[in-house]
Amino acid sequence: MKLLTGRRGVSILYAYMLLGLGLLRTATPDFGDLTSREQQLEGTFRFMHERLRTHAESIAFFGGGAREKAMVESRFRDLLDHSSLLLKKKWQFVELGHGIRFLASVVSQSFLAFGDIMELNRKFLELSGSINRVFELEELVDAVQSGDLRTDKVLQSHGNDLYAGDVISFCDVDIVTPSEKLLARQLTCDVVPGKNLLVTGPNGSGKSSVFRVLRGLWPVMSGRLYKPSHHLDKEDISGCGVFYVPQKPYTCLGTLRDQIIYPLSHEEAELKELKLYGKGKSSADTTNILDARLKNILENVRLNYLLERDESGWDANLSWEDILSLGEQQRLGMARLFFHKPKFGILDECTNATSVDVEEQLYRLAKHLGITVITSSQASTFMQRANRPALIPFHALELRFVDGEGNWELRSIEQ
Ligand SMILES: Nc1ncnc2c1ncn2[C@@H]1O[C@H](COP(=O)(O)OP(=O)(O)OP(=O)(O)O)[C@@H](O)[C@H]1O
Repeated sequence: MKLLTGRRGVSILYAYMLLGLGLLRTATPDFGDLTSREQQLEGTFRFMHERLRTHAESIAFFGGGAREKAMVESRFRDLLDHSSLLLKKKWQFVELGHGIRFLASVVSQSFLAFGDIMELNRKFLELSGSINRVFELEELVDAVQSGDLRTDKVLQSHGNDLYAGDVISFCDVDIVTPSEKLLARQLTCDVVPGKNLLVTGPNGSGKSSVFRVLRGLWPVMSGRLYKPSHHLDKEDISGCGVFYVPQKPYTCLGTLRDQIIYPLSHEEAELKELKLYGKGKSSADTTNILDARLKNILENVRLNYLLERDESGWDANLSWEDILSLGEQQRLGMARLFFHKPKFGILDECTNATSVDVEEQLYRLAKHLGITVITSSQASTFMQRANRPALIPFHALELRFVDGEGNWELRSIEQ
């Protein structure tokens, strides 16, 4: 107790005990004395009766019956009075004890109930926290559905014509990170079909961030952004508007075929191929049509040896992420781009692990397929040392993020 509460705590405890004892002593009648007195009175009363019986004849002789009766009755009254007093005191004390026990049980029940209330309050607060999160989510979903979010407002306010157009156009768009760091101030830049754009700048300057805004992952904080629809329309045979090949290669779980047709399923890819190239052919040939085209793409990205490496061929279901080198995964990423044949391909440093000759071939192929590319790269015409000069001739424009502090430069690349 001393360790826990210090000297003061122990003193208070002793004082409390002494006070309690004092109170108990004051409130409790001296039952010992009272009982002893009762026994004494009983004894006297019994003694008088015995004496009367012993000396009955003598008393009769004296005619002292009335006197003896008065004396006995007096002793009896003393005994009766004392017994009633004792009974009364005992009764009062029992009542008091009962009352104290009742009070103690009420107090202990109250404390238990108070503990329950505190526990319930804690649970209620936790629940209200979760409810708040659900409420926020609901509000956000409502806002997205009603088009109140800023990004959607920007995109929708310009109507479908511009949204589904053949151009990517940034008009005074601020590129801002979620932590509100301004990476590019009032970015203005148009990408038209056939004119590839090279996005350059030091690490962390905002190259990938432009693509995040373009893809709608980050909101358009100010200005206007026009872009073709990026949706992979399973019914639309012309392919999607914008297709992204990210910096980190992504291999999905599934067969070799699934890697190239991702994010379409096998059935969706077959349907698309049938609509595009299978005129007049029966649906039984669709797998062959699809596989023939995929084989052609695989040859173009110089990965056809993967088909022969495993006896299951297109259906080989391996852990692609582990068995393919970084360069091979990047080429597979490009194969995916060629399969979907979008109007615009966003290439976020996705060929930097391939050899220069393969990289050149990939860009030639993109040009041949009519895919306009926006490339993020360390290569720069602004810098004297360009570590990927082979990329530069494939681009018509260069957008350079100078410092990641909002400054940018745009210039055309002299061929
Ligand atoms: N989700 C995020 N929240 C806050 N800041 C972010 C987020 N994602 C990126 N950033 C910051 O935004 C800045 C630009 O990042 P970005 O990925 O666009 O760089 P980058 O130019 O593509 O770089 P690199 O050449 O290394 O790929 C960096 O400082 C980065 O730390």
